[in-house]
Amino acid sequence: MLKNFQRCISQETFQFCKICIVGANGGVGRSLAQQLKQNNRFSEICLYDITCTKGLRADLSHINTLPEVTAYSGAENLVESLRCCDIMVLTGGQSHSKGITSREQMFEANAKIMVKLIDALVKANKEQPHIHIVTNPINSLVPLTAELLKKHGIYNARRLIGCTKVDGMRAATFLAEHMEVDPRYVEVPVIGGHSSKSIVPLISQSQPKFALDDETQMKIAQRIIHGGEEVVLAKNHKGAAQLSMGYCVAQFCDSLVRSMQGEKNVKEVGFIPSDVNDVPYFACQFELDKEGIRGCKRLPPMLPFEINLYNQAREDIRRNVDIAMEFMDKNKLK
Ligand SMILES: NC(=O)C1=CN([C@@H]2O[C@H](COP(=O)(O)OP(=O)(O)OC[C@H]3O[C@@H](n4cnc5c(N)ncnc54)[C@H](O)[C@@H]3O)[C@@H](O)[C@H]2O)C=CC1
Ligand SMILES: O=C([O-])CC(=O)C(=O)O
Repeated sequence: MLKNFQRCISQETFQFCKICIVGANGGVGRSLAQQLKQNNRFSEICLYDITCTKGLRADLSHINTLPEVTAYSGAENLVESLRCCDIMVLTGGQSHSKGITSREQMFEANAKIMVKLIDALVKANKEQPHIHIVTNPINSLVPLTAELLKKHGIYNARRLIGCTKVDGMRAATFLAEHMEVDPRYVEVPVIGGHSSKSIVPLISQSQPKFALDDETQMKIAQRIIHGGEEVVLAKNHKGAAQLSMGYCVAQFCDSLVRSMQGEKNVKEVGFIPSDVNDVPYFACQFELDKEGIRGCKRLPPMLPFEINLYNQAREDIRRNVDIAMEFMDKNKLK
């Protein structure tokens, strides 16, 4: 850490915030790390991967911004990498590759990684840091993480969020493209989860509102729901969204650090433990404060075809939560 930090940045109030990227060498992890290095609100960006992260650290550390970049690798160094971290982002593990054609197929491999990760996190920290899960399948890995943290007695539901921001980002992009307007000024709520049966885009509730018939809205909604597959197909099944993903996770982490450092009225979206309806986890909009999630926005009104998607999503999420509970039972983790 710089000895003369305060003197160097006397115009700014510097606060410590360590963020650890688990899976930093992957496509999402690298893109995320590069963007976080440009965010001077972070004091340390810790790169962890099962493979060597020294090269990535050396490369990023030449960028003349404030965050210090540290590097760890190998199972034996996981605990040390997570020590005193304020935010842990999981981007590592199984991704789209030969033979893996759906997010759900990634569950077994990534659930095993999650068990080891939470064990290490608990050894390294007395309290649960903010946990942001990007690794798929979100709908099962978030409930699994909650159960593992409960077992260790350090569960804080306000600090556990699965990443669904990309669905809202795609929704704004695709709707703006259709309307031929600037995507930066379009917002579309996307609720539910992050699987093809649980992504629920609510184009009828976009800001600004556009006069579109139901058929057109349904067509754009389908493109949003299958946005991930659009990238996988274009990459010939050799990978999924990585650069756009790094961008939107970096934006999410910026919201998190701003709220942790005292900024008010920070709004975000994600798959969270929620009581907005009868399923225990749901993606919705919420406010963040210093401690984490502060409360969810009530679900917006929906058109009949959106209600059908919403009902399908609740059913799918219930099944995905059950998969996590069955994993806990099967592996005697309770
Ligand atoms: N929630 C969302 O909206 C999105 C989620 N994803 C998910 O993010 C994950 C990562 O995707 P990519 O970066 O494209 O994958 P990738 O295959 O490029 O990278 C995965 C990285 O994880 C590392 N890794 C493997 N086992 C590990 C372990 N035990 N501990 C630490 N690191 C480990 C690998 O060495 C590799 O560097 C996938 O599960 C993917 O489905 C991707 C895009 C969108
Ligand atoms: O399917 C994947 O691995 C990536 C993903 O979730 C997305 O792009 O929405």
